[in-house]
Amino acid sequence: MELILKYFPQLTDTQKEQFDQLQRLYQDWNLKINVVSRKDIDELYLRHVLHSLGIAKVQTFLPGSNILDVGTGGGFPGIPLAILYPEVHFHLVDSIGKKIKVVDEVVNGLQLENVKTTNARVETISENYDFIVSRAVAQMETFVHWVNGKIAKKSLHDRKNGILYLKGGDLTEELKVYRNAEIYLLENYFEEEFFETKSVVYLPLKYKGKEK
Ligand SMILES: C[S@@+](CC[C@H](N)C(=O)[O-])C[C@H]1O[C@@H](n2cnc3c(N)ncnc32)[C@H](O)[C@@H]1O
Repeated sequence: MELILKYFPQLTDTQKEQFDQLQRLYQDWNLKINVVSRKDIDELYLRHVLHSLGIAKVQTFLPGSNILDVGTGGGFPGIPLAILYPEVHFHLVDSIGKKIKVVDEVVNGLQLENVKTTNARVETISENYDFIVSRAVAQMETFVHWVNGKIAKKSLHDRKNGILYLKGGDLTEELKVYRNAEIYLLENYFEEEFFETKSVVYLPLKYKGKEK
């Protein structure tokens, strides 16, 4: 928990309490439905919470904006971001029902009112979003294909709407076809060794004319 305050010192009491509650909620739920590995539970704040918040170091989400988390699993990066941005709408989607069950329990436990969840493959979702976030779900080419047509026409932020993806390792090969992709190294924001190989990839996406 101190780790979160080290990099996000302006949290309100409610946010501090919500971040604090995550450890207990995930510990309890993980005993019933395994969504986070044993090692990762011990390092929840480093490997999951702070890692998810790396997206916030690259992009501040404005109140009223809409964010989709694809393949959220146990709620990452969506849950930590939803705590940090209570006035932003988050839609957390996963194709595995038991993972969404844990996410729903954590959302209820934290009384997060800005999170909606759906148990479905993302390809079946037909809403539009300002940004689409994700971690550890698919290669960029597959991912871009899945989220095609889900980007909102109007950009509320200075940056154009698009994907903010938490990636690890060397991305040269994976991103070579995306000349407009921007890579932000998380070691520039967080000093812990875990972040040495981690980055946030921003990829602007074009609106495809399917807005409702
Ligand atoms: C390795 S887990 C990552 C979970 C989480 N994002 C994290 O980083 O902790 C990948 C997740 O993506 C989900 N997933 C894979 N393909 C998907 C799709 N097309 N639509 C929705 N969820 C998908 C899987 O069910 C799984 O929960």
